[in-house]
Amino acid sequence: MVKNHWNDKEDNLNTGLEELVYRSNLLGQDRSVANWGGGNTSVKTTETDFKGDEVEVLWVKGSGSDLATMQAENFTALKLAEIRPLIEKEDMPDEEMTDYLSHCMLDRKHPRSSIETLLHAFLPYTHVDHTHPDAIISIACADNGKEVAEEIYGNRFVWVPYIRPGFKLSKLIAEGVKANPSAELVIMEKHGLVTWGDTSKESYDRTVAIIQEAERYIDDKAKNTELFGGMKYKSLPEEERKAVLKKVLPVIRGHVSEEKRMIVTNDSSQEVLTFVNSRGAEELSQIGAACPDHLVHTKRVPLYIDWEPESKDIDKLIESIEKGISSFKEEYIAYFERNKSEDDKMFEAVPRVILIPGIGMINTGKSASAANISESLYKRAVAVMGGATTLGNFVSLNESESFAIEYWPLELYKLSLSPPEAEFSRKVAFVTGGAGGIGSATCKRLLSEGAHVVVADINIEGARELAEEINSIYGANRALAVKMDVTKEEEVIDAIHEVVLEYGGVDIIVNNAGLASSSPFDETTMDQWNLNIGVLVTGYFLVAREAFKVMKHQDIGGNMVFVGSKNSIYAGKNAAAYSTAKAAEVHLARTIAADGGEFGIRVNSVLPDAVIRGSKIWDSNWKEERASSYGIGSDDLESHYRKRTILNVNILPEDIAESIAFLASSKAEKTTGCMITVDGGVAAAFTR
Ligand SMILES: NC(=O)C1=CN([C@@H]2O[C@H](COP(=O)(O)OP(=O)(O)OC[C@H]3O[C@@H](n4cnc5c(N)ncnc54)[C@H](O)[C@@H]3O)[C@@H](O)[C@H]2O)C=CC1
Ligand SMILES: CC(=O)C(C)=O
Repeated sequence: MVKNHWNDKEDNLNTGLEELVYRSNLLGQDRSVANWGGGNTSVKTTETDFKGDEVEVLWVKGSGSDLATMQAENFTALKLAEIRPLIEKEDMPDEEMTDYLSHCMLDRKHPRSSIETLLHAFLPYTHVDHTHPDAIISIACADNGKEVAEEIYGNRFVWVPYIRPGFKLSKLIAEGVKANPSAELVIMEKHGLVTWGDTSKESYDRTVAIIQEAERYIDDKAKNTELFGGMKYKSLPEEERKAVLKKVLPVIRGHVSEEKRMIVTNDSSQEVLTFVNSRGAEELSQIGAACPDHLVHTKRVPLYIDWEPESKDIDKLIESIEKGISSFKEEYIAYFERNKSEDDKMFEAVPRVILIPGIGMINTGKSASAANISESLYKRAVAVMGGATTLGNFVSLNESESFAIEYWPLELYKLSLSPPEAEFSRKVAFVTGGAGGIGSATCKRLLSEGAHVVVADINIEGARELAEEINSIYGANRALAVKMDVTKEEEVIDAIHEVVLEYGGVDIIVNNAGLASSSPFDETTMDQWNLNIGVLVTGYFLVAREAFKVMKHQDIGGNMVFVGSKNSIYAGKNAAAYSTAKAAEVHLARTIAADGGEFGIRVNSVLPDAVIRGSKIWDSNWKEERASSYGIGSDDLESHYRKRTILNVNILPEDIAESIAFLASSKAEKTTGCMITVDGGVAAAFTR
């Protein structure tokens, strides 16, 4: 049941914009009230314009923001005196409307106002809320919705038939409300709710109370109905579900990434499982979107895979997924061709939502957060279908109504506000030793060009710290911390699986975890030898092998960069174990390059030298041992290394990260099996 979260302590909020922000955030924080990015709110106030005159304005949500998180700067103030006369018009095309509204702005620095601005402007109330509550949309999307609304609200509601948002809908709402003096709410068929109040609190209280009335009615009816026609399948136990996902997610990722790579996430919440396992899911899921605001993120229909989970037949599941994605593509292209206008450009013809009985829901998107939005919106659709089928039959926008929303220039404008895609957008980079000096610089470098990064390290605290820092800057789910000792086969297998479960697969491996030991050759112990070979050779082999398997299953190529060392080709004194391991490492990279070519997997190495700043290797005995082998003090090492380079420079972790980024990028797409030195120029270590 939706709760009223209004806190009376907030009553001392300034009236106007401040209380609008507070109310909007309260409405948005409950996703069963307001969809991600959907809904809009407003307040009418008096402000001073640039001439110093007092003018009546409408503060309304700016396009592209989300009620849950929006702040004052996400609202737009428009001069009402210039907008109100528009109601006399018969119609107003979208472009003319947005152009007109842009001239009514109190301040040109404000964002473009919501598509639904006129709905707020034409209603004669100080505070107006337009939301998409599950319970109300259940009524709005039931074939008997109007009768149900009459039973619940009597004469307190206005029912507006489905019409795409814009001038006409706003006018219809205003006229409907004017014609019914008892109206407290408007139900927009197949769309949402409009409520209002004289104060911000009154508007919020009404919105919540009206939703609760609908919820109580639906709950009462639900006592006598079997949700979604009852259960057909049982969910697989958690471990089995994960085992299936590990196998199928890379295949799905490959198939949905043929045009543009997708991040693939999965969800097995109880509400989703109840739906996918039901008798009704297959048919219901193909009826259409539960709200126009979902369409851009979920597409009109999901891909439903008919699979019998108890059979545990994964090969059959993979076959059905492959066939399913391929027919989804064909149908999507046909839908686009049937409905397109001259300037429309087709989006990726791949499902954003895939439903699998026993397993749950799989979502795709250009980023983990985009996939999460489609997940969050489809959960709303599940709730709406549950409510609508409890009341009657679920109905949705028809094909042309759906297309008109999906390819509506005003919806596309919202999408255009997202940052442009960069070199590593849509890609997942797995950086071993990610918590260390070179590793963390590499994570940050790849992130700066759009990658999702996995900070994989034996030092999980360090990895978590970095992942948290990244997510606080770039937004949730851009980084994942994974604990893994590269020398332990099971841990490597589990770490790669964890990445598959998080993002659907992997595109870039940076094999970088490391340590170094130094000792005269005849004093080199078995422990030292095994440690260097274990981490730098066996560890790199295991990570590369497990990633290679995933890359092969994805079948969209891949990229590996090994962090070698000057010692990979230069036989430094007192470093037999380390240098031998580093030499083996780069040769391993070349052998994988030879094997990977046919699958589009490129493998290259970067050979640094003396990266003292930021490196934990140089906090260890290695520093003293190296200094003593050169007969100098450890504080003199940085200048010693600088002077021995041809370019007279010190090497920083960021320098190595830059070369790694280059080799992993499309700029190096025709390079494999190669080594790049990043050592300031050391003649003895020239590659040849
Ligand atoms: N710093 C330097 O001067 C040079 C470094 N390199 C190579 O660069 C790589 C990174 O080194 P730095 O960033 O300087 O060192 P670092 O010590 O700062 O980072 C290495 C990271 O690897 C992790 N690690 C160690 N053993 C592991 C294991 N068994 N499993 C998983 N993670 C493990 C550590 O926890 C650490 O976070 C290493 O492979 C090193 O050999 C190569 C040439 C020069
Ligand atoms: C740690 C290392 O590889 C060197 C050469 O500095």
